[in-house]
Parts: sequence; structure tokens; C-alpha cells
Amino acid sequence: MRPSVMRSAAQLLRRRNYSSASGQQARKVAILGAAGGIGQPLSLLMKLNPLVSSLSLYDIAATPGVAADVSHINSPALVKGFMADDQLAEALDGADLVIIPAGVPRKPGMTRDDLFNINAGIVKNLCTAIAKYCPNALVNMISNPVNSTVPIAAEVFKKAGTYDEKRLFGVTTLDVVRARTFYAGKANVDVNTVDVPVVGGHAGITILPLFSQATPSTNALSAEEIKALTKRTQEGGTEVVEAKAGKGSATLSMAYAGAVFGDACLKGLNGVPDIVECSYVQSTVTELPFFASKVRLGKNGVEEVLGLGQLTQFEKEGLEALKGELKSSIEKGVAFANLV
Ligand SMILES: NC(=O)C1=CN([C@@H]2O[C@H](COP(=O)(O)OP(=O)(O)OC[C@H]3O[C@@H](n4cnc5c(N)ncnc54)[C@H](O)[C@@H]3O)[C@@H](O)[C@H]2O)C=CC1
Ligand SMILES: O=C([O-])CC(=O)C(=O)O
Repeated sequence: MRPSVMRSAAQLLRRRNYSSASGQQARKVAILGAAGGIGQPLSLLMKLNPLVSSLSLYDIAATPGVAADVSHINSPALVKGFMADDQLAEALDGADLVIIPAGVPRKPGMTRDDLFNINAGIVKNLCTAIAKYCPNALVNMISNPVNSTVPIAAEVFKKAGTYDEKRLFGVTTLDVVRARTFYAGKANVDVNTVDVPVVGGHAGITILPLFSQATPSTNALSAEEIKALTKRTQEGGTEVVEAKAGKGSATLSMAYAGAVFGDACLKGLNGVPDIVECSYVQSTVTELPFFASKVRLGKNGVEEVLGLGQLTQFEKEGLEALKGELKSSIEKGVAFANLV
């Protein structure tokens, strides 16, 4: 963001004193896992967001340093760092949006599901605290395996009596970001103008980019090229894991994607019309209880889950092929959350 844009946003917010009459609300955002590979750049990007008035950075380690660092940036959000269990309540208190990139990342040779044993417990505990301290917040789940961690969160909230399906989102924006980038490169179109819906889930073949609905449309791509673009999008995470060779998975592109999705959620909360993003949410678009598709965001979170539109034969086959894996990932999450 240009300094002049930042300055004018800051001035605007000061003048309006975050008053709801002007449509500019005071918004508290909490990031859980804020000192991690994703958490740090995501904290930076959310600090730059003029819609954020208070930024709460929570992790089990290292948050004082991250918070001190980010807090020196001259943008409106007031930053506070919180560390360890006994500070989680204050970190979450009054949050409008909670973003969760807490948990371990993949190493080469692992699937996202291999992270389940560690991350499922982390997510369960954090969601138990969300139900207690900010039950009305929108929750953006980044921690993998997203196909299971979102159902875990839903079950935790149901048990606590706070579940609202409109407020829980699996963040699949990175799949859209990748599909846009790869499509623009192959179709030789301006990436700034590109959009590609990505549906299904967030792991391997459950990631289904709908290149037939990409805009701007092009006839320049062969069936083989569409197939290759689809595979690259599905394996984008693995491409990064292998390139990082044991040092983790996507962090910078994920922080960007998380910031884009978080910003869309805040705009929706603030009543900005026509905010549509793909996200993994409770859904009736297919027979699966959770599914990623385009979602219209509004003042209460999900305003409308949009359908799949017209699919090609290749995409129809991709959709049928992903259902088995996605169903068992959902069931695994539900079963875990309901263990005593
Ligand atoms: N949804 C998506 O598209 C993507 C998801 N991810 C996932 O995001 C997660 C985080 O990835 P990285 O930031 O690279 O990992 P990282 O290991 O660099 O950071 C994770 C952070 O979580 C913290 N943490 C662990 N337990 C915690 C707890 N109970 N409460 C609060 N914080 C806790 C750690 O201290 C660490 O700072 C992984 O599960 C990864 O697979 C990564 C990329 C894309
Ligand atoms: O691949 C991973 O493990 C991290 C991730 O979800 C992604 O980059 O899409």
C-alpha cells in the first residue's frame, strides 16, 4: 500500500472516529498462531488494513517480539501481543474476526492429512476458547488439513451451543490465487483482470479449479493445457513444500491469500455489497456437508452460498472423483471432535 494511501486511510478513520454512522466500524481482528511462518506476514498485512482498528496477536511463543515490531507501523490498528493459554481470553475478547494459522506445516513426502494428529487438537482447543470468549466472531480457518479442521471447529461450536454456519470459513483463497496466476501465465492475459473459481476442498484432487469459468475467457487453451493447469493448481502446495525442502510450506503467498480473505470478511461485516470469494463452508451445493464454492459475504458472514454453474465433462469427472476423499476427511474431523 502506498504511504499516501495509508496516510489518507488513517486520517479518514481518525476523522470518522470509527463511527458506525459513517459505515466505518471499529473492528478487532485476532490472529492465532501469529508468530509463525504465515502468522508474521499475515500480521503485517492485517496491520496495513485500514478496516482493522485493533489487532490481537496470539501464539504459544514469540508474540511479544512480533507485536512490538508490527506495532511500530504507522497505520491505525492498535497491536497487542498475547502469549500462552492464560492470555488467550484477553486476545479473543470482543474479536469480530479470528484468523487461525496455528499448527504444524508439511515437510516433503507428507500429505495435509498427515498433519491431522497434531493440528486437530490445536484447532479443537482454540475453537473451544473462541466459543467461550468471542462466540459471535467470524472464524477463518487456515490450519491444515482444512478439509477436516473446519468440521472439527463446527462440532466444537455445536457442543458449546454457539455454532452459526454463516460464521465459519475454511480459507481456500490460496487455491484461487494460484489458479489465477497459472491461468494468466498460460493464457497470456493480464493477471490483474483474471478470476477463476476453485471449488471442492483444500487438498490434492479435492481442489477443483473451474477453468471453463475463468475470466477473461479464452479459447487459446487446449484440453491438455487445462488438464495440466488443473494438476498444477491441485499440487501448488506440494510444489512449495518441495522447493522449501523441509523448511515448511507456503507462508508468504498464504499470508497474502489470508489477508485478501480477511479483508473480504471485514468488508462484508461492514455492509459493502457484492463481496464474493470462494471458501470452504457448510453447504448444500453437493451432498457433502462442507464444500468450497463461491460465497457472498455480508453483515452476518455467509449471506449466500453460490452454486457451481455449468461444468465441463472434465470438471464433472473431477467433482465426482473428489467426493470420496472429501467425505472421509469431513467424517474424520467430526469423529475427532466428538471423542470425549
Ligand atoms: N489453508 C491454506 O491454504 C494453507 C494452510 N497452511 C497451514 O497453516 C498452518 C501454519 O503454517 P505455518 O505458519 O507455515 O507454520 P509455522 O510452524 O511456521 O507456524 C505455526 C505457528 O503456530 C503456533 N502454534 C502452535 N500451537 C499453537 C496453539 N495451540 N496456539 C497458538 N499458536 C500455536 C506455533 O508456535 C507457530 O508459531 C499449517 O497447518 C499449514 O499446513 C499453510 C499454507 C496454506
Ligand atoms: O501444501 C501445504 O501443506 C500448505 C497448503 O495448504 C498450501 O500451500 O496450499
